[in-house]
Amino acid sequence: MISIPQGPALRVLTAPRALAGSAPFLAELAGDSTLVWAHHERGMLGFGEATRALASGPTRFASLSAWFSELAQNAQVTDVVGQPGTGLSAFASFGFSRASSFDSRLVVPEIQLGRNADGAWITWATADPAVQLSAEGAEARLAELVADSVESHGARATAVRPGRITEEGFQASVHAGVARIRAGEVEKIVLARDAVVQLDGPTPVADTLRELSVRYVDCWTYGVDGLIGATPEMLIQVLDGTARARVLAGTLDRAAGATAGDDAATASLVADAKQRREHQFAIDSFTEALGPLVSSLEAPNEPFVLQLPNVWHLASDVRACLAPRPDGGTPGALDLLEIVHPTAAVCGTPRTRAGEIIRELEAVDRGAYAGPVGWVDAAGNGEFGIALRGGMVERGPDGADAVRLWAGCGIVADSEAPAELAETWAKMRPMLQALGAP
Ligand SMILES: C=C(O[C@H]1C=CC=C(C(=O)O)[C@@H]1O)C(=O)O
Repeated sequence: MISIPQGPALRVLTAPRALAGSAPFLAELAGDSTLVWAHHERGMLGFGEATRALASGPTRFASLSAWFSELAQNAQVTDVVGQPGTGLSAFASFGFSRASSFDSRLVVPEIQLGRNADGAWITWATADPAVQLSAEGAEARLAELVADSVESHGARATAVRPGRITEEGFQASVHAGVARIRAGEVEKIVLARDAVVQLDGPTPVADTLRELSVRYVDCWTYGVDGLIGATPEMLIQVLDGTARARVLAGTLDRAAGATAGDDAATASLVADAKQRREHQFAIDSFTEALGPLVSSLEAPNEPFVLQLPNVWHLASDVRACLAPRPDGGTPGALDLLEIVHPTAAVCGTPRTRAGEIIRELEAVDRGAYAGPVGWVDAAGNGEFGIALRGGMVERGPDGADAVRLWAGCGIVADSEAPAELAETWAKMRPMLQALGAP
């Protein structure tokens, strides 16, 4: 299913922009509905909305990709910066499952601020034929949108409630998953659960994202229509024909490792055969999916340990040169999403059967959790993280929001339910802390 807006073609202007002193990138964030993608003081912020499209079901990737191509073909673009992310670009979030009722989406903001190693820019996109596009006009429009935005502060978390999958339900599904693995149906399966943080007011979206970006500097901070978080896992980044990914699987809670000391704990993670198996499944699923589309692919033989404030992960950075297609172009980020998603870091091995078992055992719609989240431009560049370590804002009728958090774990034949449950709490910790949960 797809919902496509009709209307005049977009006009788009991108102009260079002076960096505002040494202020952090997310200091420019304003309002609860801001669109965000940020990593190491670089990324994109979106304000207002020029257009969007929604899609769900098995064709969600293809439908939104076709919509964006048509939008780009009809758009009149003046781009004097010419970098990945400039000109026409959109923020995006996709449902994890083809069976999800979540509306996958591409959102083109009216104003976008971008920053990379070479500088900063502002992009203005509009369907209003009366608007005169200029760099000064873009700054003025940004100031209006910021002035009109509502930014919530100070709501307190009053409780953490069980989600649709309780702790007991999760442990039961881990037992069932292990039994299915031992029976030979699958080799690995990723099972997840949710928990709900109740707030006493509107979610302080911007404050939460700022805090995540300060504490979790090595993660990609994201925000798209109430889906907020900071993910350590890069599903696929496409910049000028080169694809990169940070594949994660294998986790140790830093709180649990505290007694052993950091060096001993990380050495035990690297040496742990169960964790290494979980990691290898994730690497294999990624490289096998991407293999037919690349001319070269580099994946390290040994993972490194990614140290986050809450957990250590086994991590591997993979890099590939995309092979030219018959038309001479290389596949763009949106084309690749459907091929690489879902990896064995969030689904399992083999993928199709693992997906079926997840649907059966979890029996709850994951929505956008573990789906791709990020941005894409009209040249096919884009960055998509996996929507992990985050939550979805649920508006309360009385103005008191709830934020539904999700976390999951890779299950293999020797997984144990209590340890996996503890791991889900460790993975929810960044959001629990950022929301001030008890
Ligand atoms: C599924 C999640 O994490 C994945 C990414 C890194 C490590 C994982 C693990 O060790 O189980 C998971 O595969 C999650 O955070 O909800």
